Amino acid sequence: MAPTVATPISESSNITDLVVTNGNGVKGLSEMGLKTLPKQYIQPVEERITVSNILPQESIPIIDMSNWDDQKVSESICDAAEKWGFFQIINHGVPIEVLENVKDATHRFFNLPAEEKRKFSKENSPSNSVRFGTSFSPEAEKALEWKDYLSLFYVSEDEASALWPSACKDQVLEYMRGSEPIIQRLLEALMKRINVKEIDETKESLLMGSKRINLNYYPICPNPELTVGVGRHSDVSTLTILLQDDIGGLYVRGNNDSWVHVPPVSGSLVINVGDALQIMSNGRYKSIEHRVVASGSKNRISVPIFVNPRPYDMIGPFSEVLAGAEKALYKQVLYSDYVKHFFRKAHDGKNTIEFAKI
Ligand SMILES: COc1cc(/C=C/C(=O)SCCNC(=O)CCNC(=O)[C@H](O)C(C)(C)COP(=O)(O)OP(=O)(O)OC[C@H]2O[C@@H](n3cnc4c(N)ncnc43)[C@H](O)[C@@H]2OP(=O)(O)O)ccc1O
Ligand SMILES: O=C(O)CCC(=O)C(=O)O
Ligand SMILES: [Fe+2]
Repeated sequence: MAPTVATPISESSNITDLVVTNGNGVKGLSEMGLKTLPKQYIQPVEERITVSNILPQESIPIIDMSNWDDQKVSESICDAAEKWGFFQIINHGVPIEVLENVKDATHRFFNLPAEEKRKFSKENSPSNSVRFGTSFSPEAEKALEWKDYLSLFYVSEDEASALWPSACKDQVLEYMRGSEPIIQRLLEALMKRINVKEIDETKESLLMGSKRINLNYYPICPNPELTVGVGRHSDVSTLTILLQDDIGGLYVRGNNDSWVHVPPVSGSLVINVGDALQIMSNGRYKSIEHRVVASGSKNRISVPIFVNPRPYDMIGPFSEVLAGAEKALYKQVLYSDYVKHFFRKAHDGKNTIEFAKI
């Protein structure tokens, strides 16, 4: 069996085997007390964030959802989705306790011994719906990312209860249930603006037919300035509901080559438009590039719920959006082909959506 505790690290050690293959993750590496970043994690200079390209005076909108019936709330949501593709919501109705429980459960899962987590690696997992991994697409990446994850594809409560890790499944399921009304409301508001008056069965499948939840763990990094937690990407979802802890480090693309920090706001959820919604709205709503920096002093976690079409859905611009003279910017693509295209390569920002462009 592969080693689960400290193996001396030297230039000649096979870090990829230790981290990726043996399931120690980057957390295992971090806990060995490295003084310098292994070369496999050194990102090209252009992929690192520096103070000079951060816009400290800018921020994404924070929307108070307590008066949901107020038309102004829907308008703010649609405006933010058009302009920023990113916003935070407060007073959204998911109890704080549910959010705290899922954060605790995330720490509990990542604090398991490597041999327990390894049971959920791509090679060992009892199901394709449960996967413990590290970085993004280690086989395709020139430089690895400083992040471990547990990815859970939601099929049914029964399957989740049977197959998801017991360290976190109850809390994750509760969080998914609690966020359901928000997802429904956000999508209803967004659809109205683009002339989709009713979310019927077909639209429901296209907009929210499947869900994936990731638990992300970004351990303390010896040289955070040389690497990334997550590289530049847009999500391939319809919408993403992201819970972050109080550490910070998520940045959203501003104008040109600038980046805007998404500060942790207690009790809030970060919402972002994904590529699938950009395609269905024919570019009206924007999936915006974002990235996460590594931290030199704190372990960070985040928990995104990716709300998606079903894998076998064909996605393209909705007929309601094209009802006028508007020209389609995207073709019809099989959603699972789109997702496979995303996972097949390293993160490369907004280039993924070229796959669906006419
Ligand atoms: C990990 O770091 C990330 C992740 C993200 C994610 C952002 C999102 O928006 S996730 C939402 C994705 N949508 C869905 O999952 C719903 C639809 N699902 C599907 O279409 C399919 O289940 C599938 C994901 C395409 C998998 O289909 P399947 O037929 O089972 O194909 P495979 O051969 O198993 O996988 C293809 C290819 O993708 C890799 N992969 C699959 N699942 C994951 C996963 N959860 N995490 C990472 N990679 C995954 C798999 O390894 C295959 O690659 P190979 O090289 O092995 O061929 C955002 C940012 C991040 O940093
Ligand atoms: O950790 C974060 O704040 C964002 C993570 C992210 O962008 C993702 O998992 O898609
Ligand atoms: Fe993301």
